[in-house]
Amino acid sequence: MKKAEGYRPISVAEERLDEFFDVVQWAFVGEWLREDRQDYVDALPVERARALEVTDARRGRVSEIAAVHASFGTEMVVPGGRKVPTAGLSWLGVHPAHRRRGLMTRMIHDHFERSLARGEAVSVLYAMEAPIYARFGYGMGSQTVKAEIPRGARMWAVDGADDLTVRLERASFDEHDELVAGLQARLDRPGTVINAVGSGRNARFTDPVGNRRGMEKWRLAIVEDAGDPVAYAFFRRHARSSVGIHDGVCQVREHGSMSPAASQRLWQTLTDFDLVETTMTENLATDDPLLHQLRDPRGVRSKVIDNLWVRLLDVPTALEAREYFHDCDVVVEVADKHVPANAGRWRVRVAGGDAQVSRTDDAPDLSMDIRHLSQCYLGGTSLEALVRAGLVREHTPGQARDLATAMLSPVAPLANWDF
Ligand SMILES: CC(=O)SCCNC(=O)CCNC(=O)[C@H](O)C(C)(C)COP(=O)(O)OP(=O)(O)OC[C@H]1O[C@@H](n2cnc3c(N)ncnc32)[C@H](O)[C@@H]1OP(=O)(O)O
Repeated sequence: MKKAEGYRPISVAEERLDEFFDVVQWAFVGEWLREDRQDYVDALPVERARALEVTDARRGRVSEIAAVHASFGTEMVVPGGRKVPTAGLSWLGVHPAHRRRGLMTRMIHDHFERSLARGEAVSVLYAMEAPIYARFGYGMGSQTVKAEIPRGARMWAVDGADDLTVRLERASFDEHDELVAGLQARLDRPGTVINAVGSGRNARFTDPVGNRRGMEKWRLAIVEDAGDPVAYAFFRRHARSSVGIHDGVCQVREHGSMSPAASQRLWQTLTDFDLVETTMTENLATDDPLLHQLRDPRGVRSKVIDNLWVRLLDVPTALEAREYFHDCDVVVEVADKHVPANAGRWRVRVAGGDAQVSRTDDAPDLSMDIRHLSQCYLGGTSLEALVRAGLVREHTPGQARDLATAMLSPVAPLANWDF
């Protein structure tokens, strides 16, 4: 029997969601509280939930679900502020009794085929473990700073920050979904994965009791300029103390700001709660305004890790969807063993910010695997750096720099919510 034989892919009907969730709990190591079920249902893009079901008794009980995944149908901001139809892969898990039989590989192929059929030119994901996805052509498209900011960290003053007001409220899907989605849709940072109103129904409001571990229910900070929302952040606190000293923490999840002043007002608020000594960030871009505004950058304990993994599914459509910042004419040879339609030579002609991408038989200037092109797509990694790392081959001197200069983004890419 071949590795992945004895299973078949299926769409998961609502009545089988508990089986889907059972595999998720086995794969992600956890036991959910019964009261949290609806929260998970609301966070799942149910109409795009997929699974592998056992069809051969030598694999397990026939018709049991052995592996699952789902994806968010969305748009992602690309360099220049345009948007590209994107599939956000998530909920990927294989029951431990069925692992290392190629089920993940089979599900990723299923995901690629279905995303392409829907016209989604790019797939993105957050990785639980970083070494897994390069083999499928995903490249590390953006990085994030995980920072611990001490209470009251001083910042360089930004005009107008003091004039803004802040509302602090318990996050509520009914009350805040449109407000948050409206602000997020205005972000122009490449890598922003739009979580539209109602998408995955309420993924950004997910708040299972079993995950709180002493933390508050998620709260929302909303910065306003004369009543108009200009920044938001999901946050929650945890009161702690030892030997009579209060050293509580504040955790910040999705956040976004429309202006430098709004960003400053937001972070002043998030880093100055009574009884809270440390604010921990997620989803902070490597050039987030906060990092430039802090007077003592070394006073922030931080670590840079991978944020979004990016995979071009349709090379010409994806490349033509974004803006470029330097004219060039480069022939790129791409290797892609999972999506053969991408493999081969592409002429990338950039003029006035737009690319035209077409098939060619001309000799290549650069050769690379799809994961390296994908890694550079959002403009956070230089192709020339990958040549220097020995991962991309340059056949025509100077062409890596030309394409790198065209593709690099003036601001670092980032996805501001973890799907
Ligand atoms: C996008 C997201 O949802 S991220 C969340 C991913 N899910 C998890 O981390 C949950 C826990 N883990 C699991 O459910 C599973 O072990 C998975 C999904 C990571 C892997 O599923 P499997 O069906 O065992 O993977 P599969 O058999 O297709 O492996 C394909 C290749 O990836 C490799 N691989 C699988 N898991 C890992 C890993 N954790 N680290 C490194 N390599 C891995 C395999 O060794 C195999 O390599 P090969 O092609 O050289 O033989």
